[in-house]
Amino acid sequence: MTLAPDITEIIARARADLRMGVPVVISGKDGVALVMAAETVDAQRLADLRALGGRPVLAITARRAETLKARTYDGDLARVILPPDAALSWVLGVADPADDLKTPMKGPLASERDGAADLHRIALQLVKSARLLPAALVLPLTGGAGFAIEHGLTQVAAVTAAPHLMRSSPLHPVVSARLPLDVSEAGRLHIFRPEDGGEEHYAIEIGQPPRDSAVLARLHSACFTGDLMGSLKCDCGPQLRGALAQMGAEGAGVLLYLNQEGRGIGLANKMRAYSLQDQGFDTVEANHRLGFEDDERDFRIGAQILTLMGFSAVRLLTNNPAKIEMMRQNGIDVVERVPLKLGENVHNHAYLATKAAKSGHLL
Ligand SMILES: Nc1nc2c(ncn2[C@@H]2O[C@H](COP(=O)(O)OP(=O)(O)OP(=O)(O)O)[C@@H](O)[C@H]2O)c(=O)[nH]1
Ligand SMILES: [Zn+2]
Repeated sequence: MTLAPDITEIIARARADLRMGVPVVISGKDGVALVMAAETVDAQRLADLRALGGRPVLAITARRAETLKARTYDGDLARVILPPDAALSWVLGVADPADDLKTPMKGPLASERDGAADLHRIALQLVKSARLLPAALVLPLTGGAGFAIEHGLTQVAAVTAAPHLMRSSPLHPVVSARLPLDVSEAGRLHIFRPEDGGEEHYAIEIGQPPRDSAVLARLHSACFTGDLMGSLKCDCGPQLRGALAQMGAEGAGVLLYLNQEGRGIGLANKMRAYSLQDQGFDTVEANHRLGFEDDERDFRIGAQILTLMGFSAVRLLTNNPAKIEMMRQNGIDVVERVPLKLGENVHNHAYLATKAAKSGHLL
């Protein structure tokens, strides 16, 4: 019998801690480090971190480092040395691009070159998966593992955590129930829950699509602004309703509603991206300035849900070739791409053009 949390559960705890501003400890083969999310650290905890001595760094992604002209010696990330007099506002200024144009000079920033960056990499993956800005304060500790126990902090073992942070958590069906919809009275909503304490994902099944032939399917990523508020900045609302309407008209289909808001960066970060777009950056540049990749979604989740529901082939409603590729790589045969061109307007025209030019979307 073991009542202790396993690595998935420890990661979930660490995520919750970081979101609240509580530090976590990451241990690896090269040592142990204290980690705080730049977005949620407060002045007191920053002072506490400094009081421990040593050489704290602010780990940022190579994307963010590029904007700030910080040297990247570790490939995908930079370890920016925390200047001795740097205040909390400096930490936030490096992490958050909101004021990049107003106060362009955050540097010059000096980056750490020596030593390993393994713990920093795990730290960044953790804060990203907590849907926070991808920037983490990291302080190597000399005290070792005892430090976490002494201060009651969550301790994550890097080697065991790494594979879990790289893959999406297994999902399990929780419940399904009849849900008559305006597009079809034969609707059914299925709920899927990940093992890692993350957000649940949903599937709307229309009619009774046979499992042995290709089902009309849509992988819809959550968009609070477009789906619910009628935002004109994207095409999500019309695509959601259009896909359901087509399934209703054909009498069968499955729409996955994946809770990967903002292409996987979360609503708060998507609003940060919108704010950058108001400063003149396009949707891809905005993600990069924030330190994210263009698209942080994990479409393996969609393939997993389809498989759990018994589907192995789809007619996929999409204009995004990456979705088709991901389905194929994860065991779902895409027998046909069904275009879904809806909802273009004066506000989202440039956004859709950027997706076509930079993300390979089909017109
Ligand atoms: N980061 C970010 N996310 C956005 C932005 N605009 C919309 N989104 C998100 O993008 C996702 C919508 O993508 P999808 O509707 O799946 O569209 P797609 O990947 O372009 O592919 P198809 O619609 O299938 O062609 C949702 O999660 C939105 O919240 C933006 O400017 N920045
Ligand atoms: Zn949208």
